[in-house]
Amino acid sequence: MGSNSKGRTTLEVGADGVALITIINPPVNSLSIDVLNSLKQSYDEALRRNDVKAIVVTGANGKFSGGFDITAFGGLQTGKVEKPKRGFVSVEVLTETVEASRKPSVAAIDGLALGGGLEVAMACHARICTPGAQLGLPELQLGILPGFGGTQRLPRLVGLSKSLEMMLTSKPVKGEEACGLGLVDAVVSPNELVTTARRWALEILEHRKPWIASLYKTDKLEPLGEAREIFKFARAQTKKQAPNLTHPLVCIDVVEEGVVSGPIAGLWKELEAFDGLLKSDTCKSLVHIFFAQRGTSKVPGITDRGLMPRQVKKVAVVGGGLMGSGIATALVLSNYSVILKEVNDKFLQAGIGRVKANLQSRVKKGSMTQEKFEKTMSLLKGVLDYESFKDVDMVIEAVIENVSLKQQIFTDLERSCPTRCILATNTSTIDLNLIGEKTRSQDRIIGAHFFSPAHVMPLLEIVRTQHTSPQVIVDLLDVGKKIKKTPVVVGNCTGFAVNRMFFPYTMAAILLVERGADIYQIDRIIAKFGMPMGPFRLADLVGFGVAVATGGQFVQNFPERTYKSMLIPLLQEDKRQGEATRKGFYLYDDRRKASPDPELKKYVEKSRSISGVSIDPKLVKLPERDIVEMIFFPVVNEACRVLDEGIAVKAADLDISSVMGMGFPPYRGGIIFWADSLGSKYIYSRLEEWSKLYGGFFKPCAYLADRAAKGIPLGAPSGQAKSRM
Ligand SMILES: C[C@H](O)CC(=O)SCCNC(=O)CCNC(=O)[C@H](O)C(C)(C)COP(=O)(O)OP(=O)(O)OC[C@H]1O[C@@H](n2cnc3c(N)ncnc32)[C@H](O)[C@@H]1OP(=O)(O)O
Repeated sequence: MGSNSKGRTTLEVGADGVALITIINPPVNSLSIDVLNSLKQSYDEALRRNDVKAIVVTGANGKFSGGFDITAFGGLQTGKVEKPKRGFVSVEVLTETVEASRKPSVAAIDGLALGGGLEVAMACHARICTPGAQLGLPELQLGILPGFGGTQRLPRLVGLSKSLEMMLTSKPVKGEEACGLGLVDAVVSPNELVTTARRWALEILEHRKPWIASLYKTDKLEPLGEAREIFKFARAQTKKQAPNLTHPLVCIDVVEEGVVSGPIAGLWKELEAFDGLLKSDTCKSLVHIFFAQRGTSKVPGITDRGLMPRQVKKVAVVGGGLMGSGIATALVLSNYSVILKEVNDKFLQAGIGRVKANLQSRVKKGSMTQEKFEKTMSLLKGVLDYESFKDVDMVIEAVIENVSLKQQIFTDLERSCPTRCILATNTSTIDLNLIGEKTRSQDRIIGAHFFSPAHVMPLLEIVRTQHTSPQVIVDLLDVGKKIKKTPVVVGNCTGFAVNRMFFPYTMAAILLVERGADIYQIDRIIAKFGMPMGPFRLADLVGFGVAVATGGQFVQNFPERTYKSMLIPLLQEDKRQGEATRKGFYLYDDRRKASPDPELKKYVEKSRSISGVSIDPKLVKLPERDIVEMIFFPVVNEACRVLDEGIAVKAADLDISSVMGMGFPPYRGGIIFWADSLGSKYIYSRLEEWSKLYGGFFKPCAYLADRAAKGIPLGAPSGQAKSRM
């Protein structure tokens, strides 16, 4: 194996006659082409050698394998990486060499056995794992399907229903559950793992343990009639839950082929489907999201300085409203000791009550035990003053968006907290320099912008100013990871990255409505595109109060590109504030189910006349694609400004922000990735055309114009980004 090879396997033969084959490819022992070739070589050697009676396969450093090497996907798609001949791994190595061998193989699984990793293990004649092992086939989350025989072997080991559930949800199972399902044969502690597996392999040879080829097992497969019902149900569920995706349906077809025509036919159909899906836009988008998500915590000039995060044990949250209590919930759930501060006992009890309710809902759903609930609640302490702030490591301020109030709080915090304490604010729009203006602690002031509900939404925008110290950023990145958020580091400006990118979203929709488009049709089309809901339903959910307050910041800061409309203020005048008041763009019943309101016409007509615009017959009958573009291209345009100003470090961070902050469909790769799939020239020309017809709101920015003129993708790194960091 050359020095440039990506990973390998080793072979060690013990005095017991068992060959131990170990997969080595840090950090997750992924199955690169080199590893797979080496696995075949190790097997060939073990089968050839007379001193080898049986084989154990394992992974180095407590991880079996994280699956096929995802970094190779790009090369395989473009043809830059030479593809092994079809069937090499699935048929030649796993079926004809490992499974058909006259020497038994046992997989010893610790840590991860995901995707191709589990597929290697399933080709062995038995599997032993540790209690903490995670076994699963998560390929669908990458837009592909299992391609090393997983669609055929998993159903034969655990039954159709469970195998479809595991593949369609991409969720792994842990050791004990895997054993209960029949996916593994025994669960042992990590230090007994390899010895147990060795013994097991010899016992198979001696016929004291069953010698099982998973591919030919039939006892777990449901009878054909029942199987057909299971497939029908799975297809119906999939179409309902993921109407824009075809690869889950392809996966069901492949599993069915194996049940109907036999496992070998199933294996070949799986290979053909895998090759097709690998080249799909969905796969390219989802793989981009996979790496983009892992890339957000790599911040040039910050995380490459060798700084270690300082230990944060005790965190104070100032403000127990919806955001503050959500943040406190996220923290206690990750074992941080939390002080919640409010201004009076009534607000404090309400805040604590919200944390309690957030946790209790987990108990009700069965995802938290009563004992764990009590232990978690005991980490929270309510206070009314700053007395106990003297030993906190971090404070997160989460009060209402009022500059002078925040300034006062930061002055108090500077006085009450230790000098090492990180001072974070959860503001979603206010300039951080303004918030810290009255302190001398600018270097430890940072934005920790959570999205509501804070204990559920996965994104954490970390906002830094020119003064924020790299150490404080590294500390918050670490806390973000520990509370299971995806942190994205952005620069300081009105609305930061997510709110700023999406501020034209509702405005574009209102512009269309004032010119004759239908509110409910827009929402339907945007939801069909893949957003969790359309702009009007979202405005109802957020509440018009918040929408107007944040909108005001944008009007003030970016007046030339704000579409001003009286539609929301007119609704507010009639006490329609959105879902909370049961009336907004929709009407809400007792169970908060939204239905269209014919009355809306009246408000639209009034706001149209105030804006002085008239119905444009073209916009009344706008095709779906045009509606999507007229709503999202202004978002792309703003995202380009955010990039140009250096608010975001890289385009992929905006892709993640759009997916995790706004629910942009991940299978479209995020806002910039999607835009690049359409082309900067096209987007520029459309915006230019609309800006002539409908005004400056659509005017393409200089970055977009430049990229379109040069034919450069919007996401390509730029040497000239004016960093705000
Ligand atoms: C033919 C086959 O059927 C096809 C396949 O097998 S497709 C692959 C199926 N496997 C997967 O989808 C698993 C993907 N990986 C994961 O879910 C998670 O990375 C994990 C659960 C393995 C580990 O999670 P965690 O400990 O949080 O670490 P995480 O930061 O995600 O990953 C650590 C590093 O390993 C890399 N990595 C993880 N899985 C990888 C894989 N399968 N291939 C290549 N690199 C991988 C990550 O990119 C990351 O790299 P970085 O440090 O340079 O950013």
